[in-house]
Order: sequence, then C-alpha cells, then structure tokens
Amino acid sequence: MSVLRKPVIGIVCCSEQLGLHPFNIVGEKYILGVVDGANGLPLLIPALGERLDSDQLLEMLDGILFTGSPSNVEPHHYRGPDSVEGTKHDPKRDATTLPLIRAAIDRGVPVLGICRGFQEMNVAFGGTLHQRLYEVGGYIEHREDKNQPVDVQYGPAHEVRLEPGGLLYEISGCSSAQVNSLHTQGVATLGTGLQPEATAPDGLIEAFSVSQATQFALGVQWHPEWQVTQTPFYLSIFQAFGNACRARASRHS
Ligand SMILES: N[C@@H](CCC(=O)NCCCC(=O)O)C(=O)O
Repeated sequence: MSVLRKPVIGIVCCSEQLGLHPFNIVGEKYILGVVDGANGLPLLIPALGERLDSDQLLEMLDGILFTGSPSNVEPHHYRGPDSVEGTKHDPKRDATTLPLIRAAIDRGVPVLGICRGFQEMNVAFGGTLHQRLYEVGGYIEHREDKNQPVDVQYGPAHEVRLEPGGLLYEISGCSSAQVNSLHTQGVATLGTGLQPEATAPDGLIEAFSVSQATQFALGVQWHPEWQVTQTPFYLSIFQAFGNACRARASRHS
C-alpha cells in the first residue's frame, strides 16, 4: 500500500558570520511558504559549496526553493564590474546555488527562485545583472522604503504584466498582478533558454521560466512567500510549485 507523504523541499541557506562563527540561516517566511503554501516538508540546505554532495541531495529532494537574501551574487559570476565597496556578498552561497540550479533542472527537480534566487537563476543560465538598478535610469524605484513598517515594505508596490499563455499566466489565471518590490539589483540581460513570464511597467523582467526544463522551473523577482496564504496570486505560485514537488515525490510510492 502506498503512503502519501509530503514532498521534501530543500531551502537554500545563506552563510552569515555571527560573532566568531559562520552560521547557516534562512528567513522563516521562506520556510512558511514551503509549509503553508506548497504543503511540503522543509529541509534546509547549508551553503557548503562543493562539500555538499549534490548528487545525493538531488536524489533525496522533491524540489528546491532558492531564497531571497540581502547579499548579492558576486559579479565575476556574470562578468560584471567589481561591486562598490561595502556591497554584501556570500561566496559560499554562490558556490552552492549556481551549480545546484543547473544540476536540479537537468535532473528534473522542480525549482522556485525568489529575489536573490531569481537573480541566481539568471546568472546560472549566463545572464547578467544591473548591480544598482536605481542608477541605470529609466526604471521605477524597485527598492523598499526601509523606514516603513515591515508589512508596508512587503506590501504591493507595482504591477506586473504576465505573458499570455505562459506558465505564470496559466497557474494564476491572471493577466496582471500587483507585487511587492524589495530589490536593488535586476536582470540586465536574460540568460540563455529563459522565457520571460512577467514584466514591470518599466520593462524590467520580473519573472521567467526555464524553456527546456522538464519540470516546474520558475524565478520571480518579488516575494510571494510573504504572508503566502493571504494573497491568491502568491499562493498560486507556491501551490503550483508544491504540486510539481508532489508529483516528483510520488515516484517513491
Ligand atoms: N540582494 C539582492 C536580492 C534582494 C533580495 O533577495 N532581498 C531579500 C531581502 C531579505 C528577504 O526578504 O529575504 C538585491 O537587492 O537585488
């Protein structure tokens, strides 16, 4: 008799120095997104780079969530100019996520990338990033107002238009939606094989899927994990991701 089990969904951690020691951390809202939005069992993936046995990990996991983070992908990964002094980086996370994204998609493991995770997906597929979008010109303000309470920072900030017939359009049943916006960087050139799924009013690509992926592989620049059950558009993303993870989990039954 088969036992229905929740899909095991990996959540990538950031490496953060706390006092004398490096810690692996992840925001609880991402864990709640997996639990409440995707109905999955969360498993944290430490940022250990090559020391992580990614073959065994991908065999065990039914999906992976690439989280947001205050840190930025190191620009040498996309042939960008050096970051301005003081930019927060996380080389251990880069060394973990950039290879893991390609490996997961190649193995048919469902993937959802959020904010930094979305930017990592773009870089993993050879795309480039604007390091400081607000200096580029022609873009609306995509950063949060850090003086506002957290629910305002994560509240609706601008519209995105969804690509008719695309994955996001299909799973949400919407042609446009309001999203939050808490990022300094943004897609400059889209990686090879990535398909735009949503665009901000200024033309910035805010979501894409992976054309050749055999399973769910979506990246979004906004934060659908925020109060995921309260916003139908956000919930539809996590539910679709969870369903793809459940389909993979069923291979064990
Ligand atoms: N640092 C990048 C990515 C932005 C991002 O992921 N923000 C998340 C902040 C914390 C959180 O909500 O998890 C950029 O600024 O573009």
